[in-house]
Amino acid sequence: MGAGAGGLSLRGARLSPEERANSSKSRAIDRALSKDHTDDLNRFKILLLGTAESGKSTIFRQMRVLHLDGYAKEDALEYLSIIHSNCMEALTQLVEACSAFGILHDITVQEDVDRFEGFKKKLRDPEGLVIPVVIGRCMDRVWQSSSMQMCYETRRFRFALLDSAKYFMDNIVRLTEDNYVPTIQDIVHCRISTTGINEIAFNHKKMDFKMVDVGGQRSERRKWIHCFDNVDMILFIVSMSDYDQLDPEDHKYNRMKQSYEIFKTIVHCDLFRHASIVLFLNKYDVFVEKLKTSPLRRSFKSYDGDNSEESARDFIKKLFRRCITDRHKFFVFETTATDTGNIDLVFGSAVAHIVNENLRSAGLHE
Ligand SMILES: Nc1nc2c(ncn2[C@@H]2O[C@H](COP(=O)(O)OP(=O)(O)OP(=O)(O)O)[C@@H](O)[C@H]2O)c(=O)[nH]1
Ligand SMILES: [Mg+2]
Repeated sequence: MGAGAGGLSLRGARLSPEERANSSKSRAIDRALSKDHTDDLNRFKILLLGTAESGKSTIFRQMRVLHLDGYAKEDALEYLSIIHSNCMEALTQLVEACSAFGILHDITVQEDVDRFEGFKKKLRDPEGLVIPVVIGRCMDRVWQSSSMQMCYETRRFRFALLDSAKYFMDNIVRLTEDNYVPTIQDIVHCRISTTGINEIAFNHKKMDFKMVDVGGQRSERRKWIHCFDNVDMILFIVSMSDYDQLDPEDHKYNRMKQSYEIFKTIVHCDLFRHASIVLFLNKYDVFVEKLKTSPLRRSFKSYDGDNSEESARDFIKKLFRRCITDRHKFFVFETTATDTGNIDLVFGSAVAHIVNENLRSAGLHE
Protein backbone atom coordinates (compact mmCIF):
# COMPACT_ATOMS: atom_id res chain seq x y z
CA MET A 1 0.00 0.00 0.00
CA GLY A 2 1.46 3.39 -0.90
CA ALA A 3 2.10 6.09 1.65
CA GLY A 4 -1.10 7.83 2.56
CA ALA A 5 -3.04 5.48 0.29
CA GLY A 6 -6.63 6.42 0.31
CA GLY A 7 -6.10 8.79 3.23
CA LEU A 8 -7.89 12.08 3.27
CA SER A 9 -5.78 14.77 1.75
CA LEU A 10 -6.47 17.02 4.69
CA ARG A 11 -3.05 17.59 6.15
CA GLY A 12 -0.76 19.84 4.23
CA ALA A 13 -3.67 21.35 2.36
CA ARG A 14 -3.63 24.50 4.43
CA LEU A 15 -1.53 26.71 6.63
CA SER A 16 -0.54 25.35 10.02
CA PRO A 17 -1.25 27.50 13.07
CA GLU A 18 2.49 28.30 13.19
CA GLU A 19 2.38 29.59 9.63
CA ARG A 20 -0.69 31.64 10.26
CA ALA A 21 0.87 33.19 13.35
CA ASN A 22 4.00 33.91 11.41
CA SER A 23 2.18 35.36 8.48
CA SER A 24 2.41 38.74 6.85
CA LYS A 25 1.00 41.03 9.51
CA SER A 26 3.20 40.20 12.45
CA ARG A 27 6.25 39.61 10.26
CA ALA A 28 5.94 42.93 8.44
CA ILE A 29 5.75 44.79 11.72
CA ASP A 30 8.69 42.89 13.17
CA ARG A 31 10.88 43.38 10.14
CA ALA A 32 10.13 47.11 10.04
CA LEU A 33 11.55 47.58 13.49
CA SER A 34 15.28 47.84 13.07
CA LYS A 35 15.93 47.35 16.78
CA ASP A 36 14.33 43.93 16.50
CA HIS A 37 16.50 43.21 13.51
CA THR A 38 19.67 44.02 15.46
CA ASP A 39 18.46 41.86 18.34
CA ASP A 40 17.84 39.14 15.81
CA LEU A 41 21.48 39.16 14.71
CA ASN A 42 22.62 38.72 18.29
CA ARG A 43 20.53 35.63 18.78
CA PHE A 44 21.96 32.15 18.53
CA LYS A 45 20.32 30.88 15.36
CA ILE A 46 19.26 27.26 15.19
CA LEU A 47 18.10 25.94 11.85
CA LEU A 48 15.96 22.78 11.95
CA LEU A 49 16.53 20.61 8.90
CA GLY A 50 15.54 17.08 7.89
CA THR A 51 13.24 15.19 5.56
CA ALA A 52 9.43 15.32 5.73
CA GLU A 53 7.82 13.90 8.86
CA SER A 54 11.15 13.56 10.67
CA GLY A 55 9.80 15.60 13.61
CA LYS A 56 11.12 19.16 13.07
CA SER A 57 7.86 20.94 13.86
CA THR A 58 7.30 18.70 16.87
CA ILE A 59 10.59 19.94 18.33
CA PHE A 60 9.70 23.50 17.35
CA ARG A 61 6.42 23.17 19.29
CA GLN A 62 8.26 21.68 22.26
CA MET A 63 10.45 24.83 22.41
CA ARG A 64 7.31 26.91 22.68
CA VAL A 65 6.11 24.67 25.52
CA LEU A 66 9.47 24.59 27.31
CA HIS A 67 10.83 28.08 26.78
CA LEU A 68 7.85 30.29 25.97
CA ASP A 69 4.34 30.51 27.31
CA GLY A 70 2.98 27.34 25.67
CA TYR A 71 -0.48 27.48 24.11
CA ALA A 72 -3.29 29.72 25.36
CA LYS A 73 -6.82 28.37 24.82
CA GLU A 74 -7.40 30.25 21.55
CA ASP A 75 -4.02 29.10 20.16
CA ALA A 76 -4.72 25.51 21.17
CA LEU A 77 -8.13 25.65 19.48
CA GLU A 78 -6.38 26.39 16.16
CA TYR A 79 -5.23 22.76 16.26
CA LEU A 80 -8.68 21.27 16.82
CA SER A 81 -9.68 20.62 13.22
CA ILE A 82 -6.15 19.45 12.31
CA ILE A 83 -6.30 16.92 15.15
CA HIS A 84 -9.75 15.79 13.99
CA SER A 85 -8.39 15.46 10.43
CA ASN A 86 -5.53 13.34 11.77
CA CYS A 87 -8.09 11.10 13.54
CA MET A 88 -10.10 10.69 10.33
CA GLU A 89 -6.96 9.91 8.36
CA ALA A 90 -5.68 7.40 10.95
CA LEU A 91 -8.94 5.44 11.05
CA THR A 92 -9.23 5.55 7.25
CA GLN A 93 -5.74 4.04 6.95
CA LEU A 94 -6.61 1.37 9.52
CA VAL A 95 -9.92 0.44 7.89
CA GLU A 96 -8.22 0.19 4.48
CA ALA A 97 -5.49 -1.97 5.96
CA CYS A 98 -8.10 -4.39 7.35
CA SER A 99 -9.63 -4.76 3.88
CA ALA A 100 -6.23 -5.13 2.23
CA PHE A 101 -5.20 -7.87 4.65
CA GLY A 102 -8.60 -9.58 4.44
CA ILE A 103 -9.40 -8.96 8.13
CA LEU A 104 -13.17 -9.19 8.63
CA HIS A 105 -15.12 -7.34 11.33
CA ASP A 106 -18.09 -8.51 13.42
CA ILE A 107 -21.44 -7.30 12.11
CA THR A 108 -21.80 -4.56 14.72
CA VAL A 109 -18.26 -3.31 14.08
CA GLN A 110 -18.90 -3.37 10.33
CA GLU A 111 -22.01 -1.23 10.92
CA ASP A 112 -19.81 1.31 12.73
CA VAL A 113 -17.27 1.19 9.88
CA ASP A 114 -20.11 1.93 7.44
CA ARG A 115 -21.34 4.80 9.63
CA PHE A 116 -17.80 6.24 9.69
CA GLU A 117 -17.49 5.90 5.91
CA GLY A 118 -20.90 7.54 5.47
CA PHE A 119 -19.81 10.50 7.61
CA LYS A 120 -16.62 10.84 5.55
CA LYS A 121 -18.52 10.89 2.28
CA LYS A 122 -20.69 13.76 3.49
CA LEU A 123 -17.70 15.87 4.55
CA ARG A 124 -17.62 19.13 2.64
CA ASP A 125 -15.22 21.40 4.48
CA PRO A 126 -12.05 19.67 5.66
CA GLU A 127 -10.71 23.09 6.79
CA GLY A 128 -13.22 23.42 9.59
CA LEU A 129 -13.67 19.72 10.32
CA VAL A 130 -15.22 18.90 13.68
CA ILE A 131 -16.06 15.27 14.38
CA PRO A 132 -19.44 15.03 16.15
CA VAL A 133 -19.58 13.22 19.51
CA VAL A 134 -21.58 10.26 18.09
CA ILE A 135 -19.06 9.70 15.30
CA GLY A 136 -16.21 9.94 17.83
CA ARG A 137 -17.86 7.15 19.85
CA CYS A 138 -18.40 5.11 16.70
CA MET A 139 -14.71 5.53 15.75
CA ASP A 140 -13.74 4.44 19.25
CA ARG A 141 -15.77 1.22 18.93
CA VAL A 142 -14.10 0.42 15.60
CA TRP A 143 -10.66 1.11 17.08
CA GLN A 144 -11.32 -0.98 20.20
CA SER A 145 -12.70 -3.96 18.24
CA SER A 146 -10.69 -7.18 18.36
CA SER A 147 -10.33 -7.24 14.55
CA MET A 148 -8.87 -3.71 14.46
CA GLN A 149 -6.59 -4.31 17.43
CA MET A 150 -5.33 -7.48 15.78
CA CYS A 151 -4.64 -5.58 12.56
CA TYR A 152 -2.77 -2.85 14.45
CA GLU A 153 -0.76 -5.17 16.70
CA THR A 154 0.35 -7.58 14.01
CA ARG A 155 0.63 -5.41 10.90
CA ARG A 156 1.07 -1.78 11.87
CA PHE A 157 4.47 -1.48 10.19
CA ARG A 158 3.25 -3.05 6.98
CA PHE A 159 1.09 -0.17 5.78
CA ALA A 160 1.26 3.64 5.81
CA LEU A 161 -0.07 4.88 9.12
CA LEU A 162 0.24 8.25 10.88
CA ASP A 163 2.84 8.12 13.63
CA SER A 164 0.31 9.35 16.14
CA ALA A 165 -2.51 7.04 15.04
CA LYS A 166 -2.54 5.03 18.27
CA TYR A 167 -2.32 8.15 20.44
CA PHE A 168 -5.27 9.79 18.68
CA MET A 169 -7.38 6.66 18.48
CA ASP A 170 -6.78 5.82 22.16
CA ASN A 171 -8.03 9.32 22.99
CA ILE A 172 -10.77 9.69 20.37
CA VAL A 173 -13.66 9.95 22.87
CA ARG A 174 -11.98 12.79 24.78
CA LEU A 175 -10.90 14.50 21.54
CA THR A 176 -14.44 14.62 20.20
CA GLU A 177 -16.22 15.70 23.38
CA ASP A 178 -18.16 18.97 23.33
CA ASN A 179 -16.01 21.89 24.45
CA TYR A 180 -12.82 19.94 23.80
CA VAL A 181 -9.66 22.08 23.92
CA PRO A 182 -6.43 20.45 22.62
CA THR A 183 -3.83 19.78 25.30
CA ILE A 184 -0.10 20.21 24.80
CA GLN A 185 0.24 16.46 24.35
CA ASP A 186 -2.43 16.54 21.63
CA ILE A 187 -0.65 19.43 19.90
CA VAL A 188 2.76 17.77 19.83
CA HIS A 189 1.22 14.61 18.41
CA CYS A 190 -0.52 16.46 15.63
CA ARG A 191 0.66 16.14 12.04
CA ILE A 192 0.51 18.91 9.45
CA SER A 193 3.26 19.29 6.89
CA THR A 194 5.09 22.61 6.98
CA THR A 195 4.87 24.70 3.83
CA GLY A 196 6.69 27.85 4.82
CA ILE A 197 9.38 29.15 7.09
CA ASN A 198 8.51 29.56 10.78
CA GLU A 199 10.57 31.26 13.44
CA ILE A 200 10.43 31.61 17.19
CA ALA A 201 12.67 33.52 19.55
CA PHE A 202 13.21 32.46 23.16
CA ASN A 203 15.61 32.66 26.04
CA HIS A 204 17.22 29.65 27.68
CA LYS A 205 19.89 29.74 30.38
CA LYS A 206 20.40 33.46 29.77
CA MET A 207 21.06 32.95 26.06
CA ASP A 208 18.84 34.36 23.30
CA PHE A 209 17.85 31.85 20.66
CA LYS A 210 16.08 31.98 17.35
CA MET A 211 14.82 28.69 15.98
CA VAL A 212 13.80 28.32 12.34
CA ASP A 213 11.53 25.50 11.15
CA VAL A 214 11.16 24.63 7.48
CA GLY A 215 9.28 21.99 5.49
CA GLY A 216 11.08 18.77 4.59
CA GLN A 217 9.09 17.75 1.52
CA ARG A 218 10.96 17.88 -1.77
CA SER A 219 9.24 21.07 -2.98
CA GLU A 220 9.87 22.72 0.41
CA ARG A 221 13.58 21.90 0.43
CA ARG A 222 14.11 24.46 -2.33
CA LYS A 223 13.23 27.16 0.20
CA TRP A 224 15.89 26.11 2.70
CA ILE A 225 18.54 28.31 1.14
CA HIS A 226 16.62 31.42 2.26
CA CYS A 227 17.46 30.54 5.87
CA PHE A 228 21.17 29.73 5.47
CA ASP A 229 22.59 33.08 6.64
CA ASN A 230 24.25 33.40 10.06
CA VAL A 231 23.38 29.92 11.26
CA ASP A 232 25.05 29.00 14.57
CA MET A 233 23.69 25.49 14.83
CA ILE A 234 22.16 23.06 12.38
CA LEU A 235 19.73 20.81 14.20
CA PHE A 236 19.32 17.96 11.76
CA ILE A 237 16.49 15.55 12.48
CA VAL A 238 16.54 12.04 11.08
CA SER A 239 13.61 9.73 11.65
CA MET A 240 15.07 6.44 12.91
CA SER A 241 11.89 4.62 11.93
CA ASP A 242 12.62 5.49 8.27
CA TYR A 243 15.23 2.76 7.90
CA ASP A 244 12.89 0.34 6.15
CA GLN A 245 10.67 2.91 4.39
CA LEU A 246 10.60 4.04 0.80
CA ASP A 247 10.56 7.76 0.14
CA PRO A 248 6.84 8.51 -0.40
CA GLU A 249 7.81 11.16 -2.96
CA ASP A 250 10.09 8.83 -4.92
CA HIS A 251 9.79 5.10 -4.43
CA LYS A 252 13.25 4.50 -5.90
CA TYR A 253 14.88 5.67 -2.69
CA ASN A 254 15.05 4.37 0.84
CA ARG A 255 13.84 7.13 3.14
CA MET A 256 16.79 6.99 5.53
CA LYS A 257 19.37 6.89 2.73
CA GLN A 258 17.68 9.96 1.29
CA SER A 259 17.98 11.64 4.66
CA TYR A 260 21.67 10.66 4.81
CA GLU A 261 22.35 12.22 1.38
CA ILE A 262 20.70 15.47 2.45
CA PHE A 263 22.67 15.46 5.71
CA LYS A 264 25.91 14.98 3.76
CA THR A 265 25.14 17.91 1.46
CA ILE A 266 24.31 20.17 4.39
CA VAL A 267 27.37 19.21 6.41
CA HIS A 268 29.65 19.83 3.43
CA CYS A 269 28.08 23.19 2.64
CA ASP A 270 30.71 25.87 3.06
CA LEU A 271 28.20 28.30 4.54
CA PHE A 272 28.04 26.08 7.63
CA ARG A 273 31.76 25.66 8.18
CA HIS A 274 31.53 27.50 11.51
CA ALA A 275 28.16 26.12 12.56
CA SER A 276 27.77 23.35 15.12
CA ILE A 277 26.05 20.27 13.79
CA VAL A 278 23.61 18.53 16.11
CA LEU A 279 21.96 15.34 14.93
CA PHE A 280 18.78 14.05 16.57
CA LEU A 281 18.13 10.36 15.92
CA ASN A 282 14.42 10.90 16.34
CA LYS A 283 11.39 8.57 16.63
CA TYR A 284 13.61 6.38 18.71
CA ASP A 285 10.51 4.91 20.38
CA VAL A 286 9.19 3.69 17.03
CA PHE A 287 12.64 2.48 15.97
CA VAL A 288 12.89 0.20 19.02
CA GLU A 289 9.43 -1.27 18.36
CA LYS A 290 10.05 -1.70 14.66
CA LEU A 291 13.33 -3.57 15.06
CA LYS A 292 11.40 -6.43 16.66
CA THR A 293 9.81 -7.33 13.34
CA SER A 294 11.87 -5.59 10.67
CA PRO A 295 15.59 -6.45 10.61
CA LEU A 296 17.93 -3.58 9.71
CA ARG A 297 19.84 -5.85 7.36
CA ARG A 298 16.86 -6.15 5.05
CA SER A 299 17.29 -2.46 4.11
CA PHE A 300 21.05 -2.00 4.72
CA LYS A 301 22.90 -4.91 3.11
CA SER A 302 26.24 -3.80 4.55
CA TYR A 303 24.95 -4.19 8.11
CA ASP A 304 26.22 -7.43 9.60
CA GLY A 305 25.32 -6.94 13.28
CA ASP A 306 22.48 -8.62 15.16
CA ASN A 307 19.11 -6.97 15.45
CA SER A 308 19.66 -5.51 18.90
CA GLU A 309 18.77 -1.88 19.47
CA GLU A 310 22.37 -0.94 20.42
CA SER A 311 23.98 -2.55 17.42
CA ALA A 312 21.44 -1.19 14.92
CA ARG A 313 21.57 2.30 16.44
CA ASP A 314 25.39 2.36 16.40
CA PHE A 315 25.43 1.38 12.74
CA ILE A 316 23.13 4.27 11.81
CA LYS A 317 25.03 6.65 14.06
CA LYS A 318 28.33 5.71 12.39
CA LEU A 319 26.80 6.07 8.96
CA PHE A 320 25.87 9.70 9.61
CA ARG A 321 29.07 10.41 11.54
CA ARG A 322 31.09 9.46 8.46
CA CYS A 323 30.06 12.76 6.83
CA ILE A 324 31.61 14.74 9.66
CA THR A 325 35.15 16.10 9.36
CA ASP A 326 37.59 17.30 12.04
CA ARG A 327 36.57 20.91 11.59
CA HIS A 328 32.99 20.21 12.66
CA LYS A 329 31.60 20.51 16.14
CA PHE A 330 29.29 17.54 16.09
CA PHE A 331 26.89 16.11 18.70
CA VAL A 332 24.39 13.31 18.33
CA PHE A 333 21.43 12.28 20.52
CA GLU A 334 18.64 9.72 20.44
CA THR A 335 15.30 11.47 20.81
CA THR A 336 11.55 11.00 21.02
CA ALA A 337 10.27 14.43 20.02
CA THR A 338 6.76 13.86 21.35
CA ASP A 339 8.21 13.45 24.86
CA THR A 340 8.57 16.95 26.37
CA GLY A 341 10.87 15.76 29.18
CA ASN A 342 13.20 14.04 26.73
CA ILE A 343 13.48 17.12 24.50
CA ASP A 344 14.06 19.35 27.53
CA LEU A 345 17.00 17.18 28.62
CA VAL A 346 18.49 16.69 25.19
CA PHE A 347 18.17 20.29 24.05
CA GLY A 348 19.71 21.51 27.31
CA SER A 349 22.54 19.05 26.89
CA ALA A 350 23.18 19.98 23.23
CA VAL A 351 23.35 23.67 24.10
CA ALA A 352 25.67 23.02 27.07
CA HIS A 353 28.03 20.99 24.86
CA ILE A 354 28.17 23.72 22.25
CA VAL A 355 28.78 26.48 24.77
CA ASN A 356 31.60 24.44 26.34
CA GLU A 357 33.07 23.68 22.96
CA ASN A 358 32.97 27.35 21.97
CA LEU A 359 34.63 28.34 25.24
CA ARG A 360 37.28 25.69 24.68
CA SER A 361 38.04 26.89 21.15
CA ALA A 362 38.29 30.43 22.50
CA GLY A 363 40.83 29.15 25.04
CA LEU A 364 38.54 30.00 27.97
CA HIS A 365 37.84 26.49 29.16
CA GLU A 366 39.92 23.47 30.08
N1 LIG B 1 6.13 8.29 18.00
C1 LIG B 1 6.77 9.40 17.66
N2 LIG B 1 6.16 10.29 16.86
C2 LIG B 1 6.85 11.40 16.54
C3 LIG B 1 8.16 11.67 17.01
N3 LIG B 1 8.56 12.85 16.51
C4 LIG B 1 7.54 13.32 15.77
N4 LIG B 1 6.51 12.45 15.78
C5 LIG B 1 5.23 12.58 15.06
O1 LIG B 1 5.54 12.51 13.68
C6 LIG B 1 4.66 13.34 12.93
C7 LIG B 1 5.46 14.22 12.00
O2 LIG B 1 6.19 15.16 12.73
P1 LIG B 1 6.43 16.67 12.25
O3 LIG B 1 7.09 17.37 13.39
O4 LIG B 1 5.20 17.25 11.68
O5 LIG B 1 7.48 16.43 11.07
P2 LIG B 1 8.25 17.56 10.20
O6 LIG B 1 9.67 17.15 10.15
O7 LIG B 1 7.96 18.91 10.73
O8 LIG B 1 7.57 17.35 8.77
P3 LIG B 1 7.51 18.43 7.55
O9 LIG B 1 6.92 19.69 8.09
O10 LIG B 1 6.65 17.78 6.50
O11 LIG B 1 8.92 18.60 7.06
C8 LIG B 1 3.81 14.09 13.97
O12 LIG B 1 2.56 13.45 14.06
C9 LIG B 1 4.58 13.93 15.26
O13 LIG B 1 3.74 13.93 16.39
C10 LIG B 1 8.78 10.69 17.86
O14 LIG B 1 9.93 10.82 18.28
N5 LIG B 1 8.03 9.58 18.14
MG1 LIG C 1 7.05 20.54 9.90
